[in-house]
Amino acid sequence: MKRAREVEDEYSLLCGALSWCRGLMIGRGTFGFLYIAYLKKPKAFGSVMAVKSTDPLKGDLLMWEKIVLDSLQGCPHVI
Ligand SMILES: Nc1ncnc2c1ncn2[C@@H]1O[C@H](COP(=O)(O)OP(=O)(O)OP(=O)(O)O)[C@@H](O)[C@H]1O
Repeated sequence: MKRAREVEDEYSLLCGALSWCRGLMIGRGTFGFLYIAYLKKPKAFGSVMAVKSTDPLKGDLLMWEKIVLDSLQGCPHVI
């Protein structure tokens, strides 16, 4: 049996400066699905992260969540 990181596609942004492989789904919320992901570039950060994806037709919901979370940045009651 293949491990999750061997079967997933590679994604990249910023002309390849940032790239990662998406692994198994680890959660589901109102705005999308959470996947474990393995950072390939840059190497400076930790290599495991969580990536949230959504249906392209519902992308505005994910953008809205980002706007709300950005506005809460620095709030002592949010971790
Ligand atoms: N950084 C993370 N690491 C590991 N698991 C995560 C991470 N972020 C989210 N999850 C998992 O994915 C689930 C969905 O996360 P998400 O942030 O989309 O929704 P939520 O805030 O839990 O719920 P809702 O958006 O419906 O209020 C979480 O309940 C959790 O189990």
